Amino acid sequence: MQNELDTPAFRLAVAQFDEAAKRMNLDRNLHQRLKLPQRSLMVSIPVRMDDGRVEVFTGYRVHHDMSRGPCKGGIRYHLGVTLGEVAALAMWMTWKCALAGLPYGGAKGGVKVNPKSLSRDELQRMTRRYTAEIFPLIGPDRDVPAPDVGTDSQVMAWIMDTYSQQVGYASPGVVTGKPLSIGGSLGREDATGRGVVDVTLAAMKHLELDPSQATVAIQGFGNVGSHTARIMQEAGLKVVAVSDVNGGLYNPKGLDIPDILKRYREEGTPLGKIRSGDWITNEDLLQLPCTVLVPAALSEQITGKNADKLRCRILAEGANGPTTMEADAILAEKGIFVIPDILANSGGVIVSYFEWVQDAQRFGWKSKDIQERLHDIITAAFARTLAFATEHRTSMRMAALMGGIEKVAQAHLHRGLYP
Ligand SMILES: NC(=O)C1=CN([C@@H]2O[C@H](COP(=O)(O)OP(=O)(O)OC[C@H]3O[C@@H](n4cnc5c(N)ncnc54)[C@H](OP(=O)(O)O)[C@@H]3O)[C@@H](O)[C@H]2O)C=CC1
Ligand SMILES: O=C(O)CCC(=O)C(=O)O
Repeated sequence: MQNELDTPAFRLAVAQFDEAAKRMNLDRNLHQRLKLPQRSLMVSIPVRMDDGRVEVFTGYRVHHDMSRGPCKGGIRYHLGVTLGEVAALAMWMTWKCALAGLPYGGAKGGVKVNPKSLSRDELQRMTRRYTAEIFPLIGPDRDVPAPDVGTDSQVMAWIMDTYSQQVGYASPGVVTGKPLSIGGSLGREDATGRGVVDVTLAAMKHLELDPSQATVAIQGFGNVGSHTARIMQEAGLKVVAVSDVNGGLYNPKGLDIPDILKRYREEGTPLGKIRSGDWITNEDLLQLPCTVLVPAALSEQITGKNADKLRCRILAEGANGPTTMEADAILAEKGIFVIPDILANSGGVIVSYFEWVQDAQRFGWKSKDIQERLHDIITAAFARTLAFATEHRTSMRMAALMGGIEKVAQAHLHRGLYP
């Protein structure tokens, strides 16, 4: 399995883990165990296409560790999906859930496909077959998927329906990020973006920066990027740049986010045709002068090659794994305050947890309660991480990783698994 795992994302996740394990003197056997997934499933997904052909896609579901509870983590539909990438994302989920104090282990899944190249019917057939193939791994008490890159609430609804057909009753708790009509939660759709804004404001308070004077550049305008942009603007920050895979819009005076969202999302106008700013590349976007930079797309965007060119004060990682370790060292020298992914983007899984609890209770919570509880959990995790980083003179990334790993180590210890 190790050869198949050997990808840039997995190497990054393991390098971060190794560094944290060394600093905390983690038990050697536990270190060896947590370097690899607990279990990985690779599946073939034959799909009847609209033109009658059968195409076979490859999918994965990986459980990294379930010592603290059922596994939790999104499903990604993207052409770049590999076993190694999914395993890295699953490992990050373990630390993320533990850092936030959620009773979950880490998982992730994915299918190597460009979902935009499929019709809606093909996407549904592929999702149902993928669900049938990973059926032995998932379940409300076993492993609970959620949306990630290229998937959304509709995909979660098809997964819930396919799983429910198999077990013979409606099982809303098998996935989160579902539509409200089948047990979804208020506030899950924009939870990751809301969490990014909550921790950014906490960081600005710590750094004594005034939000009303702050500018924000955001790479990626999907679920995480678009909601982050909207909520940043609602919080009084000026969003100067947003982008999708093709490039971005930049206006130093500030973009009109509600108008861009309306035209991009509702009317389907490409970002490049919305003339409210200059057209820039994604690489240019990362290098803009701004108070807050939010990578909210894919991993390894900030590397040893471009880290020196960043001109932000705060890097709030909406994406998973956007920064390499080489880049981390450069950012530290430049004095850029990094809010690491497993903390900055944990709002999504925190509200997924609320959804799962509501499904179990068969009782829906109010939007206000969800936002307040999210705020309380994520800002408390931020405060703990900052206090640890300050006391132990580590980076915020190492402090967050060590905070998560310590809780996982405790669970293994108490269950009698290690040392
Ligand atoms: N959804 C969630 O709740 C959570 C997501 N995350 C992480 O946040 C990140 C984004 O996820 P999410 O918003 O859900 O995904 P989406 O699929 O909704 O959006 C992804 C966005 O990134 C853009 N993009 C894709 N490739 C590139 C590229 N090479 N350069 C720049 N932009 C690119 C896409 O553009 P286009 O549409 O044009 O392809 C799109 O705007 C991922 O790293 C994910 O793991 C983390 C926590 C929770
Ligand atoms: O909401 C969830 O369960 C997981 C979201 C996710 O995939 C992530 O945080 O990376």
